[in-house]
Amino acid sequence: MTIKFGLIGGGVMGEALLSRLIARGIYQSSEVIVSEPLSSRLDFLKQQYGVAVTTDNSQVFTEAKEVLFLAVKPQVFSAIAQELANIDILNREHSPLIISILAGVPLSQLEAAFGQLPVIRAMPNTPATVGAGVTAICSGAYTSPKHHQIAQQIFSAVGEVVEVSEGLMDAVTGLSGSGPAYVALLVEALADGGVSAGLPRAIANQLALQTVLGTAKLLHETKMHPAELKDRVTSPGGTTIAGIAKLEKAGFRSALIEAVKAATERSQELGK
Ligand SMILES: NC(=O)C1=CN([C@@H]2O[C@H](COP(=O)(O)OP(=O)(O)OC[C@H]3O[C@@H](n4cnc5c(N)ncnc54)[C@H](OP(=O)(O)O)[C@@H]3O)[C@@H](O)[C@H]2O)C=CC1
Ligand SMILES: O=C(O)[C@@H]1CCC=N1
Repeated sequence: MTIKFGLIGGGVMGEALLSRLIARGIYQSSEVIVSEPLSSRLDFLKQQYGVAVTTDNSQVFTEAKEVLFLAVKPQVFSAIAQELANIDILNREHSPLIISILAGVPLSQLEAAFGQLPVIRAMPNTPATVGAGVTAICSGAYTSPKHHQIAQQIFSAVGEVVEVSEGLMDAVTGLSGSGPAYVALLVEALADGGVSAGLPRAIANQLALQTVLGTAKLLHETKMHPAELKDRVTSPGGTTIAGIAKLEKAGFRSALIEAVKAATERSQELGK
């Protein structure tokens, strides 16, 4: 069977994408090859998903006919680019679309590393693991509508897809790419607050998680503005306004704004 999809880096995000692409039948196991340095990880991916595995990134690049998907840390990108630099890309019968989810690494660096191959830069997030992710994509200079369609199909398998200009990709990284960690912190802190107020830990965890999940669902389904929902919960002289007053005093909004800005700046630094 022809290898259509090559994945370099089968870590958290690589596996999230891989698992959904196979489960949704977008690629058959026999059409996928994954490279990773750790043989124990390769054994796991092979056993779990039935894909071909290797420690050789060049093999993945050479064999992938449709997509070469990069899911390594940005810090190892230049080493990988050097490793793949000697492969003759222009005389290949099938040149793959390069899709990179590396934080910060710009299209210009990716295109320079891969000659004139088509490149799409993307920023998914970890809820992709359960099909509830959101991915922003932007296309490089050598892409066609067909490449665009392939990327849309891949990321639609793990959630929603938005298109942005490349200048906004670092901001996307600071918001939705990193955002699941902020929300996880929120859930944990809410539960801690419940425990502090006397709730048993298990009940506090359940209440905190379902409150965040339910609120997100309510906002999503009704398209209600968050400020309106806040107003609806906040009774005059009641409990919620007492809690909100404390959040405002502690700089809750400003802390989140600063978090997104700091993560955006870090993404910009990673691309330098
Ligand atoms: N985690 C997230 O929420 C998100 C991450 N991203 C981006 O996705 C990328 C991957 O992140 P994530 O999945 O979290 O990271 P992980 O560390 O979980 O995955 C990266 C994988 O690449 C492997 N690897 C390291 N060096 C090489 C190499 N030379 N050749 C092949 N594979 C290699 C690592 O192996 P080993 O562990 O043995 O070093 C690891 O399994 C990053 O660029 C990140 O910016 C994008 C959106 C969200
Ligand atoms: O923390 C990081 O650098 C990556 C990119 C977005 C989420 N995780």
